[in-house]
Amino acid sequence: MLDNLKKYDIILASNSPRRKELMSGLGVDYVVRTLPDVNESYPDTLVGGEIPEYISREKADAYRSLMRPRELLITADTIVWLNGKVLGKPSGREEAIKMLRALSGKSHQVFTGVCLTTTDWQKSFTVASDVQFDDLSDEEIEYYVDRYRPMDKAGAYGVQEWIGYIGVKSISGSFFNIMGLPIQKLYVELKKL
Ligand SMILES: Cc1cn([C@H]2C[C@H](O)[C@@H](COP(=O)(O)OP(=O)(O)OP(=O)(O)O)O2)c(=O)[nH]c1=O
Repeated sequence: MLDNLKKYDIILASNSPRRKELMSGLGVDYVVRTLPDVNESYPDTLVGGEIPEYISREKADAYRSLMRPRELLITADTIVWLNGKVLGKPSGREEAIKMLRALSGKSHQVFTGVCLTTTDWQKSFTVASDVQFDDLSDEEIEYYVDRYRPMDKAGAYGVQEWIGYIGVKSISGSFFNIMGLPIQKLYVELKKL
């Protein structure tokens, strides 16, 4: 599959273990490179899915000077969007607890922006998933935060972890998008190249 990609050396520039896992499941040859530090700020005119799409392009631009001809770069960014506000990665235990209390009993959206870059062109897209959380008790929230330390995850949760098992009532859209990479949409976009 995806024989059209043989003309490219595919690079996933990401420090996220979930993105590596999902990319590996696609069955194409690729290498992982460390992403240089990226300033993840964005213009305050952006909303929802525009935000991670913008940041995915910023991540690509941070890596671009290292690129060679033939290389196809993949970068991505995930945010949780609750009541018109971004929940990024929590700064510590207290913020993680606060975020999960805010998500408890409500539905929110997860947006992942993906950017495909070569030395000649750049293309980006966003995928949205809706997630409905059941009511979470303080005991459940603290158990999860202390045991799983979700400080590396947008919105302070991993849908693929215990909190997703016990707390997520329903999802509309791609599960893998919530985990950090909309792999089905990425496959469709790669097929077009
Ligand atoms: C909402 C949610 C997020 N996440 C993860 C996916 C992303 O790795 C992380 C959001 O942070 P990002 O800034 O999107 O990515 P990152 O810093 O982990 O990796 P990169 O080097 O590519 O910039 O949250 C889950 O694993 N499960 C979930 O349910």
